Amino acid sequence: MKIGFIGVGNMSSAIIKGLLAVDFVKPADIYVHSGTKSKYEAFAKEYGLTTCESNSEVVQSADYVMLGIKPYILTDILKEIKETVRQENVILISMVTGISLAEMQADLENDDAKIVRIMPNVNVEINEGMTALKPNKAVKESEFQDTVDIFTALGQVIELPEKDFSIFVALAGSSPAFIYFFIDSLARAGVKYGLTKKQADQIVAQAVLGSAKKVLTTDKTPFELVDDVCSPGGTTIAGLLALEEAGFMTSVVKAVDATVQKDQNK
Ligand SMILES: NC(=O)C1=CN([C@@H]2O[C@H](COP(=O)(O)OP(=O)(O)OC[C@H]3O[C@@H](n4cnc5c(N)ncnc54)[C@H](O)[C@@H]3O)[C@@H](O)[C@H]2O)C=CC1
Ligand SMILES: O=C(O)[C@@H]1CCC=N1
Repeated sequence: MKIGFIGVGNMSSAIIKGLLAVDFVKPADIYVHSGTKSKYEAFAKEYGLTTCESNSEVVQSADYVMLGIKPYILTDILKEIKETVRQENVILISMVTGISLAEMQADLENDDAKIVRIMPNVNVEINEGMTALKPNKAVKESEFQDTVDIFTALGQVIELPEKDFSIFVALAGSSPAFIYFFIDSLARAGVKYGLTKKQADQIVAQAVLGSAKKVLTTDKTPFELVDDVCSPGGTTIAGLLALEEAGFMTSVVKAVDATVQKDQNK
């Protein structure tokens, strides 16, 4: 399988590193073109990837082409590659937030163009990603299965209708930043009480990792797990009530509302 990337920024490079870590594809079978020649050439050289002189050359070279570019530039790029897309049996995989399959087909002026809309997150880099996928009607079952296989190699996958992509962005695409921010905040409190930041980061990250694993492996709900940690009259309930007094749950839901709104107003 030959996999192309148009745009090699944070997200595409995370996908590439994750794929290479599990030998999903040979480095030379990854074709890249991006905005800044010096940057993508250096990245390609470091990992042994094949560089292309243009976005259209990526479409000519690869079977599956990921669109790893910012939403504001997507229309221009689809117009740039639309003739090549017509000529090649290529499957476009768009990770661009807020842009529907129908909008992409319209930009390509081609309802037969094969497109899978996805929403990954940065943890694909360590093969612990969470990716939503939705193919358009032109994508064959085997082609969609190949796309699912790519992202299964990078973590967990879920097929979702497009109407659910905005909430998925908040819960999985953007949420690593919220979770890193939570880890940083908790660790900073550790520094306040005399730990080094390095010690505190490691302690908190392990506590988050263990808690996440627990949620994934138990039949209990997260709320029941909260109760299990709160000893009557103990430390945890004191901290938990202070967290809620400061509006913890409301803050989290407000972050999700703002993310969904931004995704829908792109
Ligand atoms: N960063 C993340 O955690 C996630 C990002 N996404 C989506 O992935 C897309 C890419 O995001 P990032 O990688 O974070 O952005 P980024 O800014 O790191 O990367 C964008 C890339 O596009 C390239 N580019 C600009 N003009 C180009 C052109 N004319 N032709 C080819 N390439 C061009 C840039 O050189 C850059 O490498 C966005 O649509 C974003 O919404 C989705 C899920 C998670
Ligand atoms: O911030 C963004 O727009 C992208 C989408 C999900 C994560 N990063």
